[in-house]
Amino acid sequence: MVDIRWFDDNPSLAPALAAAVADDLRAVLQKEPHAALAVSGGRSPVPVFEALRGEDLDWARVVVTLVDERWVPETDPASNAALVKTHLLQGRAAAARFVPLYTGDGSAREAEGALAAAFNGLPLPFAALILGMGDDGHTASLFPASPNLDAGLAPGGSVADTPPCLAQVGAVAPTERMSMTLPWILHARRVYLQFGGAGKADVFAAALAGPSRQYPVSFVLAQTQTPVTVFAARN
Ligand SMILES: O=C(O)[C@H](O)[C@@H](O)[C@H](O)[C@H](O)COP(=O)(O)O
Repeated sequence: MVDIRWFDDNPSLAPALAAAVADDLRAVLQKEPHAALAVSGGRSPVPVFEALRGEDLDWARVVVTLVDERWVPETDPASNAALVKTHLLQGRAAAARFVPLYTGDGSAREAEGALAAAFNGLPLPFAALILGMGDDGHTASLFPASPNLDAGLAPGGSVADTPPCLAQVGAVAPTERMSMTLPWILHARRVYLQFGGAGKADVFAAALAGPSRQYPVSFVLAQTQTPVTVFAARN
């Protein structure tokens, strides 16, 4: 069941999404020693990160990681790790532990094993996981054009028999990507999908119609294992 919350624009959406994620983190921290948060890159999350970092919670007990990464070092402007460190891990949130996806290995594929070990050390399931959506219906780095999209979608896979992250090569220029796989994206107490603009609203409507490799995000929307809340901005 997908819960959809509409907003006029991203600036009005961001504080509401940040508050919801903060509540999820607090709820886990009331019962567990640590809580894990996984976030996406791109432009949309920036105001959410800037609202979330000001939330009053025990950030020292929070572990933050990425849903996907461009295979570049943090010095590269395309780096999602740099985006998170710049806009989220500041102020109160600077106390959180960050687990990057980029390992410095020559290729994302070489790093899959190391990331499997890193993810198995996270306080799972994720308290919250934030996804974005591209104009082509991709989410994380699960692109319609990904040569190994099927492996990323792991049909019938569970976290027990699916790597947490798989390299997505040749999916989108210019860089190789590393992406969480669908079973691990769903290994969360709640998944949030954030997008904005009329064009993406049409893509979202098409993806909501049912699971299709044409719109990888549709597999998140179609499943019934994990609650999904959509934060959508009309403009
Ligand atoms: O690394 C990335 O780029 C993201 O993880 C990607 O999946 C993003 O969420 C969408 O492309 C939407 O990006 P925008 O928010 O910039 O539209």
